[in-house]
Amino acid sequence: MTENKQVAELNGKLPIMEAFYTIQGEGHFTGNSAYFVRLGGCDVGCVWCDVKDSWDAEKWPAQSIGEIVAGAKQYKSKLVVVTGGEPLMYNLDSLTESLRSEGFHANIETSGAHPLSGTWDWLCFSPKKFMKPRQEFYETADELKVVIYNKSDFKWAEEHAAKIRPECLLYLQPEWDKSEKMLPEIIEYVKDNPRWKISLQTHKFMQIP
Ligand SMILES: C[S@@+](CC[C@H](N)C(=O)[O-])C[C@H]1O[C@@H](n2cnc3c(N)ncnc32)[C@H](O)[C@@H]1O
Ligand SMILES: Nc1nc2[nH]cc(C(=O)O)c2c(=O)[nH]1
Ligand code: SF4
Ligand SMILES: [Mg+2]
Repeated sequence: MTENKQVAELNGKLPIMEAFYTIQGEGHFTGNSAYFVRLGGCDVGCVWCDVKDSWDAEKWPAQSIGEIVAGAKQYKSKLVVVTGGEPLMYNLDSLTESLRSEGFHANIETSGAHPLSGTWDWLCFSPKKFMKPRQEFYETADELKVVIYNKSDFKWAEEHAAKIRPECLLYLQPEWDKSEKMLPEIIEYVKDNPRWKISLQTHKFMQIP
């Protein structure tokens, strides 16, 4: 079996859990309006995942690239964020080619556990303990965003930062349910280690998708 779920199997379509126009809540693009495309399917299995409903790809209807791009064209923002589930379970070459040819800026949120495909204007790499990330993400990531769930995650974050290309921005993001406990530690850590910045899930505070 190939590592990427073959697009042929889906007839060139991709399973779409949801697509919505909102404000990017996390990382470097925080505060920008963006159209989010959430692909169904993930086999990484993070215990604290905030979108477990996405994991089973079969639950979600398949859409053609044309339908996905038409969805994005309804809104004024030229920024599209592709997320999931784990979007790189699929080959995304055709999706980014179509989005970029229509003038969209294509950003992705990925765990890096599956092969890189697509041409991205911005790649957010959020590695997970639950499935080893692949080497190519250390060489291409624009931002490394490590979720902090407990104290041991700081050391783990540094292990990934040590391997990442020097231009990559470094973010620590509190796991939402552990935020009360971990945010004070993250604040002290960033004060001591100014290479890192804090990323909060600001959409959750704003109560928007
Ligand atoms: C739901 S994931 C989907 C994209 C991809 N599977 C990944 O993990 O990067 C989107 C972002 O949310 C983060 N995330 C997921 N659950 C979270 C939680 N409970 N608290 C904070 N961040 C979380 C992930 O680390 C990732 O950066
Ligand atoms: N507003 C908003 N910003 C986000 N940034 C990353 C998200 C994701 O689930 O990938 C996300 C999301 O679900 N909503
Ligand atoms: S890799 Fe992303 S979508 Fe998959 S379980 Fe982890 S946080 Fe959730
Ligand atoms: Mg989210």
